[in-house]
Amino acid sequence: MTVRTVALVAHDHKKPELLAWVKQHRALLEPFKLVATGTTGKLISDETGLEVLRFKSGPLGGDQQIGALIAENQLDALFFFWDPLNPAPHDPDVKALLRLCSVWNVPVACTPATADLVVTSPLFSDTEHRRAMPDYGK
Ligand SMILES: O=C(CO)COP(=O)(O)O
Repeated sequence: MTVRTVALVAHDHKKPELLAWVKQHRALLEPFKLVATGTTGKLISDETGLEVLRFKSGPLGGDQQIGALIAENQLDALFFFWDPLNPAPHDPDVKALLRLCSVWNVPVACTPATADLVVTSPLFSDTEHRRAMPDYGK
């Protein structure tokens, strides 16, 4: 069986929302390899016991590390609860990560409401779904 990878990221004011969301949908997330930016990943693994591969903290390059996974076609979905009310010093990295999701047709959910829809979709556990990659003629 193909192990599929899901990334979890939240800005500081959104971390409680993401943690609550992960707890609510734990059973649906458990079959996946979970990756996260540093502080988000530590919070989730500490609070849920889920195994989470942690990259650097977002402002130190973690968003870009997740972007690199996307560019290598190794990410199947991104749950990124970014903060619309507080500026982030690494806003260019945030935009770059969201941009790569569009470039590579990676499902990305930025709010709990959208995340609910994505994680409960039959397509979420369909291993063929992500095969529909854009063809950029490479
Ligand atoms: O800043 C982030 C995403 O842009 C998240 O980083 P942390 O998980 O390290 O807080």
